[in-house]
Amino acid sequence: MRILVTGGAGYIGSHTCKRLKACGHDPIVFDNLSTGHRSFVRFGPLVEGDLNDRAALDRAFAEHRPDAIIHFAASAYVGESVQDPLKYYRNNVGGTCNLLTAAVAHGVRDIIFSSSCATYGTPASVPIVETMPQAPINPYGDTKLVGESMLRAATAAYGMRCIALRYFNAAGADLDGELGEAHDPETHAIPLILAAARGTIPAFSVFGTDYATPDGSCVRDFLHVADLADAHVRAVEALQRLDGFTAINLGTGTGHSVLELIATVERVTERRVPVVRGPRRSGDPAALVADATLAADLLGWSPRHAALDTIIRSAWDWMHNPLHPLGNGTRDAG
Ligand SMILES: NC(=O)c1ccc[n+]([C@@H]2O[C@H](COP(=O)([O-])OP(=O)(O)OC[C@H]3O[C@@H](n4cnc5c(N)ncnc54)[C@H](O)[C@@H]3O)[C@@H](O)[C@H]2O)c1
Ligand SMILES: O=c1ccn([C@@H]2O[C@H](COP(=O)(O)OP(=O)(O)O[C@H]3O[C@H](CO)[C@H](O)[C@H](O)[C@H]3O)[C@@H](O)[C@H]2O)c(=O)[nH]1
Repeated sequence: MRILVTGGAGYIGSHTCKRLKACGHDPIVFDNLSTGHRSFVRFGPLVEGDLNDRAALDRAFAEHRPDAIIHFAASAYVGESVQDPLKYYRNNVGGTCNLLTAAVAHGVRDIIFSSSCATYGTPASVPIVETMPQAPINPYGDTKLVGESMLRAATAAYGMRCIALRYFNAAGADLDGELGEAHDPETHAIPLILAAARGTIPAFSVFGTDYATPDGSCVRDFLHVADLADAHVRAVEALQRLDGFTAINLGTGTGHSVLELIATVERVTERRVPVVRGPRRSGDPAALVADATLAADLLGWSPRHAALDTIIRSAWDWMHNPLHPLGNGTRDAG
């Protein structure tokens, strides 16, 4: 299949393009390079364009005639979404609406959507199953929930087929060392803990140690990005047999606390992580852990690289990889 991958120059999108190509599909990346990297687009052409530019979308559809869409492109920082919510509604809600309008106009009806566990807000219990209430507690999560609503309505009205994949926390890097996470500024926990271990930032701040969790820090479900990529290929293939709108969690089913991440980084890297215990970050739920039974049932998917050590080791290796687009100029104190 020819697949239009919006946000394919980004972290999860680029790993998915690699997997698509390996499985015999042809990814076409549509990306404005706002947080993505040209050097991550290696598995098919790059169409440089913005989701909010309808003419650019029309040209991409007309030229490349995709059979399906995988829609990653979005602004994706919880903290920033609290500071600048309208950026998030404009890019994530406006962008998705524009993309769907173009897809309908060009007769493309199959779409995989990057949703998030952030749509659940503060769940009543974990692990979270897909039927539990969605009540986001930050604007980012709300934009993903609105995206799901739009897709649910569009599947009903225009005969589209959609799978919304609600990922928990993407982490780690390509196990062949070709790709990885490269955000500037970086806000995600694992790369920041590794940067502190390496000495490129003075210390890692733990956002809150007074949560109602076993050690007081937040608990998250960290999923290797290669497993996420594999799930996307399975999902786009599954659209051939799944009509309408389906939402599926992607996680390992195991939670790890922020303090546990720090301890694992210290063990894997054999370095000390300077830590500052700080206040809570606005918009953070205490614990998010997936029940991923539906992904196994509908996609035949289960994570293959779920061990936290594997995830952290791959992220650490990537941080030292010459292909890292932001790697030059970072100081290794060790
Ligand atoms: N990283 C995670 O843990 C996580 C978890 C759940 C969901 N998600 C979702 O997965 C998707 C990918 O996340 P990521 O971590 O790879 O982020 P990323 O920032 O690395 O990738 C996003 C890509 O989209 C592009 N983009 C953004 N706005 C665009 C626009 N208007 N037009 C064209 N391109 C645009 C960026 O340049 C970038 O290449 C996002 O939708 C995010 O919300 C991520
Ligand atoms: O410097 C930091 C950074 C993070 N954290 C903590 O580490 C945990 C993980 O934070 P991340 O920023 O790495 O990721 P989030 O849990 O905020 O992930 C959220 O944002 C992601 C997109 O960036 C996904 O959408 C995901 O589903 C959604 O839960 C949180 O408890 C956070 O408070 C710290 O303690 N210090």
